This record gives sequence, structure tokens and C-alpha cells, in this order.
Amino acid sequence: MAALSSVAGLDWLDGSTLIIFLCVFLLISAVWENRVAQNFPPGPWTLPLVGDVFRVSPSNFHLDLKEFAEKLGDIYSLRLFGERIVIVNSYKLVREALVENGEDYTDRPYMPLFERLFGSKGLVGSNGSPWRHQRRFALHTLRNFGLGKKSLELCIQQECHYLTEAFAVHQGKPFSAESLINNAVSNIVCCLVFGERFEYNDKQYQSILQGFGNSLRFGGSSWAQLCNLLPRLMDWLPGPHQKVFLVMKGIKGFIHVKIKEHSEKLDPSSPRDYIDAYLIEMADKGEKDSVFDLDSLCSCTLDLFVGGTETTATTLKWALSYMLYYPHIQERVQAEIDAVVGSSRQPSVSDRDKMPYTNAVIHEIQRLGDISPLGLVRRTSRDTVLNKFTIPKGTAVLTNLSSVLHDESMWETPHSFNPQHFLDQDGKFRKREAFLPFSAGKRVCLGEQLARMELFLFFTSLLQRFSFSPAPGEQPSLEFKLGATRYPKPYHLCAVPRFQLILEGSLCAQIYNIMPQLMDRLPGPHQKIFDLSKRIQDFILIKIKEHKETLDPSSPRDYIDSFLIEMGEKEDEESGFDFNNLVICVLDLFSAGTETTTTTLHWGLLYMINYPHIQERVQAEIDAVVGSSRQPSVSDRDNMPYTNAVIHEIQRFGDITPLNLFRVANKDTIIDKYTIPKGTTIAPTLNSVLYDKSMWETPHSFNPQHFLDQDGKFRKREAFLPFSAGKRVCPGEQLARMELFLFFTSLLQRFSFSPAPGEQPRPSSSWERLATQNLTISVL
Ligand code: HEM
Repeated sequence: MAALSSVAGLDWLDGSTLIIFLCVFLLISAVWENRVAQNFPPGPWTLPLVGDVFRVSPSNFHLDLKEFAEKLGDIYSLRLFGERIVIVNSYKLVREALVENGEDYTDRPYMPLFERLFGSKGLVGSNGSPWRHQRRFALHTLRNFGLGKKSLELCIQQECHYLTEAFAVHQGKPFSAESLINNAVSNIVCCLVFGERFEYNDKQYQSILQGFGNSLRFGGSSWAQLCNLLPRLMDWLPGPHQKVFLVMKGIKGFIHVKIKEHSEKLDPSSPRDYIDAYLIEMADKGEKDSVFDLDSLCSCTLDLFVGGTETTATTLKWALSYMLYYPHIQERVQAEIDAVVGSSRQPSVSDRDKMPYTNAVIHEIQRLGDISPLGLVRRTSRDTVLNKFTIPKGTAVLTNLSSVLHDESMWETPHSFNPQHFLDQDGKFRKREAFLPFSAGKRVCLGEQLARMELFLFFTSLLQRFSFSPAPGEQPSLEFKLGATRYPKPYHLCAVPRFQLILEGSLCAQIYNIMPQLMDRLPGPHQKIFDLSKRIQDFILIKIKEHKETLDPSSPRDYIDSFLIEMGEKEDEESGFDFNNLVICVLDLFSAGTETTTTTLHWGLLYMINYPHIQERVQAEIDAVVGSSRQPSVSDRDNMPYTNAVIHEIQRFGDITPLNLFRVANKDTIIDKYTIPKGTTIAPTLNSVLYDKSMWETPHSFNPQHFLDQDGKFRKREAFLPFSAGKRVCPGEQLARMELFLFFTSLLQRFSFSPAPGEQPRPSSSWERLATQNLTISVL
């Protein structure tokens, strides 16, 4: 020390002087830091440098704040993150601040970590006029792209459908729903902002969501506090914060790519989403003095993405936790869903008013889930007074939303899960003033309306289709983990389907055919099918409308164009060329051309797995005739008798339309020695033909030799009638044969198929079994 001070010319600085200096410095800074304006809310004596950080634990922050309130009253101050923050508790005071004196609390303070991660030019971090412009523009644009409109509801309903399908894949076995929920919820904001959704198995997107969730959880850690206290130093030091910086950099990179893609394809006359609308606004306003620039666009996009994902997804995870914990409440919600929505259609927002109990449960989940216990910090935009205390302009203010949602003077049983909080004596829904999970006032959550819509639709769609129970051996728990939001502890659940959707061949279909008028009025799985069919028809109608608008009679592009040209200006119901018939014809082509070929191919792969030696022979023939350098073409078929025979045998043995479509005799006729009067329904069963003992050598075995002669050449067989025969033979036969040959050979040219480890393929000629065979295939 002596050597050091002499080098620096500070010979007089010895150890004890240094200690005295340090003490004086700390004393002065303690006095300095404890200096407050007159009549400022009270607070404990804070320590120099660290302030009151040591008095609160990141994992129990809002509970520590509650304890302070018990000692100091509902308004007090603490020195955190390098500045003195006023903490406001209870419904009465939060309301007085944010609602009654709303104009005084419109800003946000500077938080180094927040600025580093999200920037200060977005919706959450900006202040003053730029904030006002960004917020107004965001609200206006989100409204234009569907907020409060049917189009957004449809988009959420569609996502609910994907989500329930993804749950159904687990077939009632335990799984963690966390990443599925995150993905589904984020897709809604992605549709509004990016104009696209991401598949649940999109690895790149999954890793973005995961990194992003971890970064938000980091916000509640001690490291985050250090980053706010010593931002410059922490920038250089290693630690978990560096990973978070990296993740956020990646997410911003992703957003930049999306913005670039948008600007390349921008059509100023028809914005597709928020980014397009923003780019157009940027161009309109010009660069000078505008708050609309690329940096702000990136920050706003990030804010919408952040605000719109974790919050709603976490609430939904709480919702399922509460349903596991309170099965009787789950049952009551399901009873209400069954009574109001039934099982034949998806829930829609207009059902909400008829579902007071479910609505009350969702509100109670938000109240007790309390996912944003401290809201977001505000800053006073001018001197103000709260509960007789003076708060100068520029002071950071934290409104403790948790204290509002648990306010003992506002809620009958503030610490229990009790949907009755939101029901009156007649069981009707009642609003509560102290329900402020979205905060209040000028900076109230921008996504409140969207979040409420999502919560209702996701929650009811999930409970409509599944009964939820905890995974065996797992105890349902309401414990939480605190990060920037209050997360439920990770859990597994079982989602057991409440009804089956297989209608064809089902008892329900048979009953429908016997009593159609009655069944039209009764609930049941058939209603869901009608709803589905209606939605497909609506989709077709949209396509037809698009075709009509862009029709060029001199160059038809497809079937719809040709039909429209044939139809001409006037519809002709008699000839069958009218609008309704066009819809039905497209529907027929669509349904007949999809399931049939897909199911045959599915059988094909299953047989290849089960008969590997046949698979190898097909591949040898493909290698010999096509090779590996080009794709197979239909002209190869004649040179590939073995493959051709295998495909025929797949169709024979797969027997995918065993009963055929029914016919009606259009005049009196005779079959065998029997008289069939005109009008009789006939079922010419194809199953009996494809397995006819008198026509096939080994009808009940998979045997490609059926279609080969002694020289190994392909031979046609009369009893090969998978497409039926006669005047109403399948009109798609040629197309289907072509598709089957090309798909089958292309797949086997590139891959070898084997069963997934531990799974035994069970090929069966029985038609019903196909629906239950959900085989995983390993592609080598
Ligand atoms: C259950 C779901 C949600 C909850 C509980 C929630 C809660 C909150 C809270 C407490 C705030 C702070 C308000 C304040 O400063 O007083 C906030 C702000 C915000 N939220 Fe939400 N939010 C949710 C969903 C959403 C969604 C879906 C979006 C996206 C569209 C969104 C976007 C935002 C934005 C941009 C802000 C900043 C507003 C501003 O500073 O002007 N939030 N939210």
C-alpha cells in the first residue's frame, strides 16, 4: 500500500487514513441516499451502495413488500436498483394513483437491464409523446387486424383446434403441456404481428420460445438486480446474464429477418399485419422527426411478442393447475360447456355471457394466479400527492397488484380459490372493482382485450375436449416459482378425451340415418362433423369467390375456373351448373381425393415395414430402373412389374372402402335369380370381391404374386376392383393410381422404413382397425 501511494505521490495515505476516508465516504453517501423530499413516503434507513436490496428476496418479492406494508403502511419507499422507489399497496391507493391521478403516472423509469434487453423505444419502455404515438398506433392496428372482430376469433379457434389435437396425440398418457401452450399462445400474437403461425414441432421457433422464457425468469433473480445496480461492470463480467443477452440478441435478429422479409414483399395498398402497417406508417411519416423508425419497430414487435406470450400462457398453465387441484370445479365448468356449447362445435366468445360460472372461474384463476404481482414500474410525470404524501416528478413508483388482488377489504376469501367472488346470489357473473391483473389507468395492459379472448377460448376448448387429471404419482400443487411473473411449478398432466370424433361407421351415424330430423336437434359427435363440414364449405366458398374475382374466361386455371366458365353468367340449377353444386363438387373432390389415397399410402408403408424382404425387392427394382439421380416418373411403371404388383396388392389387401358407396336401382332389375325393384338400395361390397376365394390364389395373405405371371411380368386381374366398376366407378381412379405410384416409389427410393423401437407393426386387413393403428415409423 505504502509503495503504491508513494508511486502515486500520495505519501500521506496510509491504511488508517484510507479506512477513515472510506467511512466518511460511506457516511456521506448514506446520508445522501437517505435524503428525501419533504413529506415523502416513509422507508427504512438504507445502506450505502446496496440500498434496500438485501431486505427483499427475489423469489418472494411481493410477499416481502406485504410485510413492509404491515409495518410502514400502504405507501412507503425502498431504495432498489439504485434509486428510491415508492411502493403503493391496496386497491384504494393503487386506484387513487393509477386511475384518479392517472396523468401523473404515465412514464416508466430508466432500468439499465430493461433498456439493455428491450430498448427504450418500444411500447413498454418509451415515454412522453413517442410512447403516446406508439401505443395509439399499436391499438389502432391491432383493432384493424381483428381485435374484437370475428376474424381474430377464428384465428384463435383454429389455434385451439391445433392445440387440442396436439393434446390428443398423448392419448391420455402423462405429458407436460408447457411448450405446447407457449407455442399456441404465441402463435396468436405472431399472426397479428408477423402474419404467420409456427408449427409445434418447429425446432428453431421452440428454441426461441425456450430461451425467451428463461430470459424472463432471469428478470426475478439476484443477477438481474446486480445488472441494474452495476450495468457497465456487469457488461464485462461473465455470468448467466451473458447468456440472456445472447438469447435476446438472437430474438432481435429473428425479428429483423422478419422485418426484412416484410419490407421485400410489402404492398402498401394491402398491409398483412402489424409489421406491414408499421412500415407503411414509416414511409408516410418520413424519417425526419418521426418516432416511427426501424429501431422502434423492432422494440415494439419485441414488446408485443413478450407481452403477448408469457403472460397469457402462464395464466393458462395456472388454469390447468387449478383444474387438477379442484376436480369438482373442473366438472362444473365442463357441465356448463356441455350445456351451452355442446360437443359439436367450438366455443366462441359470444358464449361467454351465457357461461357465468366458467367466466367466474377464469377471473378467479387470474386473481389468484396473480402472474404479474408487481405490474411494471411507473415514473411520475409531474409532482403529485398520494394519500397525503408528496411524490416529486421523476420518482419511480411500483404498484403492488398482488396487494390489490388479495386485498382483505375487497375480497371475501382473498387467499382461497373461490369462483363465487365473481358470482352474485343468483349465480350471475358480477364484475369486481379490485380485479386488476392487467393494472389500470393510462398504461393499462395494451393486450387486455386480446388476452381475455384467448383465455376464454383456449380454456373452454381444452375443457370441452378433455378431462384433466394429475400424472400418476404426481401430487397436484399450487406452488409457484417467481421470475418476472409468478410461474406454477412445472407439472405433468393426463388429458383424457371426453368424446370420440369417429363418426363414420359409428353407432351415431347409423342412428342419424334412421332419425335425421331428430338427430339434427340433438347434441352428439355428429354435430361436430356438421360443423366441420360447414367450415370446409365456407372455406371453399371463399376460394370460389376469389376465383370469380380474378377469372379470365380465356384461360381457366383449374376446376373451379372451368366450372365457372361452364356456368356462365346465369346459374342453371337443372343442368347442375349452379353455385351450390360447385361447392358440393369441390367438397366431393376434396374429400374423395384426400382420405382415400392417404390411407392407401399409409397401408403401403405399414406393409413395407411388416414385409422387409418385399420392401427390399421394390427398392432393388427402383434402383435398377430409376436409379438415385432422378425422381421416378409414371413412364417407369411399365418397366417395374414387381413394384406395380406390390402397389396393386396394397390396394387389394388394404381394402380401404370395403363397403363401397351405396347405389339405388333406377329400374326393376334382376341379380342372380332375385328381383330387385326400382328404388332399392344396393350395397355392392368391394370387400367380398377383393377377397373372393374363387378369384384369388391366397386371398387372405399379402402376396404381390397375385399380379405377376410366371415370367415375372405384370398381369391385370378382373377382380381387382378397389375403385368399384361401371357407370359410377371412381372418377379419380387415374389420378389416384398416378399419385400412388409416384408417392410410393419416391418414398422408397429415398428411405428404408422400419418400426419404431419397441413397436410391433400389426398389419390387418380389417378396415376398422386402421383408425386405431397409430404407428410410429422409423425412417432410415
Ligand atoms: C393474462 C395476460 C396478461 C396480463 C396479466 C398482462 C398484464 C400486464 C400488466 C400488469 C402490465 C403493466 C401495466 C402498467 O404499467 O400498469 C402490462 C403491460 C403491457 N402489456 Fe400486458 N398482460 C397480459 C397480456 C398481454 C398481451 C396478450 C399483450 C399483447 C398484445 C400484452 C401487451 C402489453 C404491453 C405492450 C404492455 C405495455 C403497455 C404500456 O406500457 O403502454 N399483454 N400487461
